[in-house]
Parts: sequence; structure tokens; C-alpha cells
Amino acid sequence: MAKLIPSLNSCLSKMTSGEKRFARRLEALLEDDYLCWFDIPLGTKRRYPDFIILHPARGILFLEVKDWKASSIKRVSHAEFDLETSSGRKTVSNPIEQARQCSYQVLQVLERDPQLKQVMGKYKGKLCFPYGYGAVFANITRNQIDKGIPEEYRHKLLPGHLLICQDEMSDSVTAEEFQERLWGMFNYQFGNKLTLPQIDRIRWHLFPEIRIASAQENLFGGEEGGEGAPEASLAESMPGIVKIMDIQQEQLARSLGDGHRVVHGVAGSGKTLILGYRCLYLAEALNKPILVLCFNITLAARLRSFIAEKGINDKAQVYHFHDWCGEQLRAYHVDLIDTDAPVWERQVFSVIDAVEKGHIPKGQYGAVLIDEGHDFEAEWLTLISQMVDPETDSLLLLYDDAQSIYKRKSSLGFSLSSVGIKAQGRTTILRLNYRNTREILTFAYQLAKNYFSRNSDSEIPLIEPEAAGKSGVEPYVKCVGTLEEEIEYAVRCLKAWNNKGKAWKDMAVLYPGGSAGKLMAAVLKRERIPYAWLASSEYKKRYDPNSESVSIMPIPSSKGLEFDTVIILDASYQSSQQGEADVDLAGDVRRMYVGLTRAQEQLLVSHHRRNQLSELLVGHGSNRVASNSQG
Ligand SMILES: Nc1ncnc2c1ncn2[C@@H]1O[C@H](COP(=O)(O)OP(=O)(O)OP(=O)(O)O)[C@@H](O)[C@H]1O
Repeated sequence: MAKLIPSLNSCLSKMTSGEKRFARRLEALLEDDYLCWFDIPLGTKRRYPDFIILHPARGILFLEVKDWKASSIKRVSHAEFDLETSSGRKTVSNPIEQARQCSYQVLQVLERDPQLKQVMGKYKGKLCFPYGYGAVFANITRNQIDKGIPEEYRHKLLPGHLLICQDEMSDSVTAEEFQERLWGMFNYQFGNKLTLPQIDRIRWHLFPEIRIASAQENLFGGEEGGEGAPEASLAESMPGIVKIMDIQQEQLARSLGDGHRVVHGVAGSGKTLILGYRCLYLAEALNKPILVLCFNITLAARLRSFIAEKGINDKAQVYHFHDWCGEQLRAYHVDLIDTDAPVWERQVFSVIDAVEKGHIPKGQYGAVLIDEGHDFEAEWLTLISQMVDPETDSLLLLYDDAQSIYKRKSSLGFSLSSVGIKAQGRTTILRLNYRNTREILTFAYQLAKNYFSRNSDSEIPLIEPEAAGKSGVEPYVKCVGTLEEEIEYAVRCLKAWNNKGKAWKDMAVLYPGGSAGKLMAAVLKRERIPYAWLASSEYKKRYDPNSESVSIMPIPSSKGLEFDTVIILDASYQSSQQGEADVDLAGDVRRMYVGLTRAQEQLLVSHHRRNQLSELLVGHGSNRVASNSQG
């Protein structure tokens, strides 16, 4: 079955009946390796072809679908059709010409990419795959066309091989007949099968909005570059390897319509990426504000910085949950409930109480997006789900049970329906981890996998991540005698990496708890290495991912963040020490998993205590010294 993007269910409401029928035929009659896009704006000129069909061996096809009746067509020319409509006579583009123009604009862009050109032969420099265009008349039969347009004009105005008519897309048409019609639209057939990287490049050029940010971004498909930019500069600016959402991510991101959606994704699977895409889309589509919530103060700061870069801060409000509660109390002049609980808990109770009593209104937001939802308590989600405007009912919850570290339980521990979130049939699982090298992911998962709880009540089982990232150096586990020695070694490594060209901001020192952060900050200060120690809420709120300094923070604060290089300091620190009644080894290991999976390329884990955690680390760690991890 062909993959339709967005998914058919999510776009049925905006399709004409002819488009629906045609989309269903595409899904039913084309095989799995066909990609079909419906009504997606293309490039910087934002043209909307009805359908684009891409097949690795066949090439790319652009189609316009029309629901016109034969009797309503009053005049046909090369460029235009005159139609009799309920609101009078209308002149519209000839759909074949419309599809041709759209395809030519796209092809001009694709032709500039050296990796999509033929490298030898007569057609050297031309596109290395076939392309075509055509029109679909969903309510006009072939016979009606043949009878309606005299033969001497027909071939010029509506060439038969560029049309699919009503009777050629009916239920009785076989897959073979249907595909023959589609591929009859190509003037030429040539070339080798497109490779996966080439297909990614085609998508990268067609859809700049699903590119994954890199230094080269905007040079080609962005505001200033695009279709009119000089060829030489375009070729130079084109990245050798492009980063773009994978097909599952793209289909998910584009199919998120109104209503509730849940994404359960492993660490580094692009949950925050999809949240960012969704936020941009909603900012254009909605008038009411959008609320973006997470638990972590630093992640809120990172998301805020993203929203500011995209210029949508007037539309999207980003808070960590407790901050949002405080804002609600201030905005609606609600007093704190008087109990013995800590302030942050009282704030939450007070907001819940005020919403129940009608002192804080429900439905304030056009959409609510929740990142790192695994850290939210049931009552919080119940509260938040009431904050969505019932008209849009647009709620997106992203979570990963394996990263649940703030609660004692390592899974949601309640059903989503019990907190007002309609997840059934609306949940997508993302298994591919893109952030970490294979070595880092394997190390982290092997270390922690026995400590994730397999909660049989959970609606969704624990997911094992699959590595999609590249290979790199093995993580290095370093055991020394004292914390001071750990710090000394870590500082030597930081200096060595910086000398080799690694920016300070690409390195982070994470620690489970205790005094490691404070000591590390003091040494970095002494050594005059720029650092940002996120010791308190105030510092965390001001976290700036672009500031040129080494980040130092407790592991829990690093949730949702990522760094090229990570040092885990005092890795065998346990929240409760040996001998105490409630040593929470599983909790400590899950916290470690979060820290380890922040590292994109390089990971150093150092420890000096002897306990169950250090045994685990030594058992799983590589004692090979990565060449560049020697300070
Ligand atoms: N299809 C992809 N191709 C290449 N890189 C990708 C792809 N999807 C995501 N990434 C990259 O992987 C990294 C992790 O993405 P993101 O932060 O969105 O994951 P996440 O699921 O929110 O992770 P976590 O829950 O661990 O915080 C980012 O650097 C992102 O740009």
C-alpha cells in the first residue's frame, strides 16, 4: 500500500470527492515503496499541487485533480478552461498546464543538485530520474473527452496520455491498468533506481519546512535563497548530507489535525522536533494562543529560544508546568491555598481548585502541546486537558516512559483516558533514535534496560530504541580514587577537546546530584574556562543553548537537551546511600540513562565510589580509551 502524506484520515475533510476517490485508488493500487503527497505547499513559492507521486524506480509525477462535469466545460484552450458554475462563468487554468508549470519550477530546483544529476553520457548534467505531469478528471469519462473535443485540437489541448479519466480510476480498474496509466504520463523512462539518500534530497528540496536545522539551512530553500538564487552559490551551499525528518516523522507531523494526539517516542527520536514543527504550523493556523508545557526549567528555556528564533513568541507561550501555574494565579488574582505543602505543590492545588470554582477559565488556548509528558502527574494532565479550546480540542502529548525520573514509578501509571486525553487510536510510536551514536545508545540501553519497569497496566509497552545515528567512538568509563581526581581528569579532557576545535558550548558536564557541580564550576572558574552552572531555578530559566560556555547541570535538568560531548561526573552517586532503607537503584539507573542519552558524539563517564551503580558501569563500559578523550 502506498504511503499517503498526510494520512488519508487526517485530510479527508479538505478533499473534494474526486480527490478522495483518487487518493483511495493510490493507496489501494500502488505498492509500499510509493510515496504520495497531497496538497503540500512546495518550495518558497508555496505552490500546492494536488498530488505528487514519487517512486524510486519510476520517478516523480505531478498531478492536478478536477471534479468538473463534462457539461460544465464551455471552452478549452492550451492555457485555460471556461467553466459554467453555479456562480456564473469562470475562467480557470488548464489543469495540464497547471501541473506542467508546477513540475517545471520544482525540476529547476532539483536540477541544481549535483547528487541528482546524471554524471555521464549524452544527458550528463540533466536530472537522473524521470518526471512527468498530468491531470485527473474524476467525473469525466474518456469517451466524454473524446466526443467533446474535436480530434484535431484534442492532442494539443488535452493530450490523452496526460489524463486519467473517471472510468480509469473506478473500482473495477486493476492495479496493472492503473499503474500503466500513471506511468504512461512520462515522456521518457531512464535512469537507475533512486537511492534512499537521493529520495531524502528530493524531499529536502521540495519541503524546506521538514528539514532538520544545520549550518546550511536557508541557503537554498530559505527566505533569501530559493528558486531564484544564483546557481553557483546554490551548488556551493548545498550540504553533502542532508538532514530531514524521516517518512514516519513527516507523515506524523503533517497528519496532526485537530483533536488529541499522543506520541510515545524513545529518547532522541525527534519528539521535540515534531513539537517545534507543530508549533509553527499552529501559529499560522490559529488565532488563540498556543500553550507549550514541559516539566523541566531548562527545556522550557530551550523551547523558548526556538520559539523566539522562529518569531512566533506572540502566538506560542512556553512554560515549565509550575511556572505556568504561578502565572495563572497571578493573571487571575487567585490566592494560594493555605496548607503545609511546599509552595510549588500549593500553586498546583490552587490552580486546580480555582479552575473547578470557575475563577480561572477553561479553554484558554487554541492548542496545548506537552513535551516530556512522562514527568506529569495525573492531576496535572487532567487540569491541562481542560485548558484546550473545545472547538479545536487540539492537544499533543509527547512522552517516553523510559525517561520518567521525577516520579517513583517509571511509567505513567494511569490511563490517559482517565485524565481526559483521548489516546486510543491516536497514538504513534517512534522507535528510531537519531541523537546518539550507535555506541552511545547501545551503552546506555544495555546499562539501563533491566531497570525500566514493564508495567502490564500501561497502555503502551516499553519500547526498545533502534539506532538510526552514525557510528562513533565507544563511550569511555573512567574510575579514579576521588571526586577531585575525576574533576581534574574532566578538565584536562575539556581543554584537549577545545584545543582540537570543539566549541565550549558543545560540551556539558552532567552530574546525578551532590557537590560535583559546585566543585566543577569552581575549577573551571579558576582555569578561566567559560561555563554556565545551572545551579538554581533562576539560572536554569536563563539557560541559553547558544552561549559560548560549558554547561554544568544536574542530570534531571538536562532532560530534553543534547550536546555533542557529555561528561557524566560522579556517575556512581546515589540519591540514597548504601545501607539506607530505600536505595532506589532503578531510579538512579533511569536518571543515568537520561544523562547518557544527552550525548550526540562523545561520552565520558567518570566515577570514584564503589557501589551497585559503579559495578553496573564497569560491567557495561568500555575500558578502551577513545583517542581524543585523553586529556
Ligand atoms: N530524521 C532525523 N534525521 C536526522 N536527525 C534527526 C531526525 N530526527 C531527529 N533528529 C535529531 O535527533 C536529535 C533528537 O531529537 P529530539 O530532541 O527532537 O528528540 P526527543 O525525542 O525529543 O529526545 P529526548 O526525549 O531524548 O529529549 C535532534 O538533534 C534532532 O535534530
